[in-house]
Amino acid sequence: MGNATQESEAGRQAAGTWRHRPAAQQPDWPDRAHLGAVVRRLSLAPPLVFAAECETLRRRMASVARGEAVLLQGGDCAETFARTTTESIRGKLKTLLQMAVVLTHAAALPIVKVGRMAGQYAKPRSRAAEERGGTVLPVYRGDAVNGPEFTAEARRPDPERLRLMYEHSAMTLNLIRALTTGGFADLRRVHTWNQGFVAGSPSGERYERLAEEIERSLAFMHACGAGTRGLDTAEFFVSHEGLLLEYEAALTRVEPGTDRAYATSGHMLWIGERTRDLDGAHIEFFSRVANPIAVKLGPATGADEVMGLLDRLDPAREPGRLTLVVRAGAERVRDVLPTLVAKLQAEGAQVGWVCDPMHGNTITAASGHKTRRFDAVMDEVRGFFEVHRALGSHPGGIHVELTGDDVTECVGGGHEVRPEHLHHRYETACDPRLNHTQSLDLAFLLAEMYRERTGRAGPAPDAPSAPCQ
Ligand SMILES: O=C[C@H](O)[C@H](O)COP(=O)(O)O
Ligand SMILES: C=C(OP(=O)(O)O)C(=O)O
Repeated sequence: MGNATQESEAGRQAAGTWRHRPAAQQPDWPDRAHLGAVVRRLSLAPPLVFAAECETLRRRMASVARGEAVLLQGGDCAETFARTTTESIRGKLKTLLQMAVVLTHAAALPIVKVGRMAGQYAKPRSRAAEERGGTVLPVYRGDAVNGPEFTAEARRPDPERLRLMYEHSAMTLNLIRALTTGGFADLRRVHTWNQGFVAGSPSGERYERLAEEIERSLAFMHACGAGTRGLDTAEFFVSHEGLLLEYEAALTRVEPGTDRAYATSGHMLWIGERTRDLDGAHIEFFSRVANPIAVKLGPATGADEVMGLLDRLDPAREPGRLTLVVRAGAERVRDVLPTLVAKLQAEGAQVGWVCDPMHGNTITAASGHKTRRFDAVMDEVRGFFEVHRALGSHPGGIHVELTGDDVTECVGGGHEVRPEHLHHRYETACDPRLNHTQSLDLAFLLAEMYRERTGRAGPAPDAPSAPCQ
């Protein structure tokens, strides 16, 4: 792929027009010359992902928008450089693969698997500064910007961290590519992990039937001689919030054949609730790149605002280009979502509707930990399904913050985490994540919702034939 700064109109626009708009949530880099030098180096670095892969994901997201597939997007709230370890990456991948198998069987639809991984190193924050004991320092904005330690040195935004973000993304992506093609993702192995989870889960009885059906389906395929081709690899994409525009612009490349610009830092990028101002720099930048794009929508989002986002980001109305991730909160989703869905239906716009049941349900526990109740998470998902059922639209999937580790950050779940457990393993760099078993609880409960929706006891005979991996 060519560099965005080459003599190409698409490249010039992607590299520059956003600079004339206000950019929210950007670090206050103290050394602009240093930033310039890092950005120049990054603009010469190889892309992390390729245009053809982004186009494949765009087609998959078009299937989601048409109701023919389901998105499963998940990973850390904030990845950290220290946790670029085999164990941590493998744990998240394993969790997502396990969830995907359960959902594939229940929804009888292909599951589009997208990690919040290999680039989720920058965070928008509620406040620019943090005060402790009378000392005020810049807030931690993710490892791509500064360090979490409460010292002036750590909190100083350091452009070298953008280079580290690129390197850690590359390391993570490399391992993901190896694991998803090298045998780790084998469907039978993933199913065996799920059987282990069901056997040990306090809610195991409830999940047993689905696990047995998957077992029988695998045995049936084996008996028919359907073979194992395609079942030992998985298609997996990566995504992150496209927050730091200097970094995203530096990694933008133009595809010579099509003259389209792609943000090559990840396959899909999303624009956060705090940076989706229609006149702001983020919308301007992402209107100039061809990746599939998602936008987060909070409880105050109006239908005209969503139409504005559609006009700016998807003027050609191409299914797969735009995914709307609603994070209204369990208490608001049933009020907020119907108006938005009805408006887009009336306009004939096809987008993917996805539920983020995490960000609208954050509370502070008595111990001071930021947490989320598993029941509230499930209630928001249920509300999301109810609205789509009532309007005849497709509940296109789920976007969750999770980890493969046994952390104690969200309360509830089958292996119940109680408020008094929060301090045991509270390891997140920002917001609380579902742990491994809570994530699988969510997958099995979500599977029930997909199954109820189709009113079937098993896969429909006319379900689209697509690789389940
Ligand atoms: O993940 C979302 C936001 O970055 C996060 O909720 C911000 O947290 P804060 O309100 O502590 O700044
Ligand atoms: C910041 C995030 O979400 P939102 O923009 O929805 O608050 C996030 O997903 O990390």
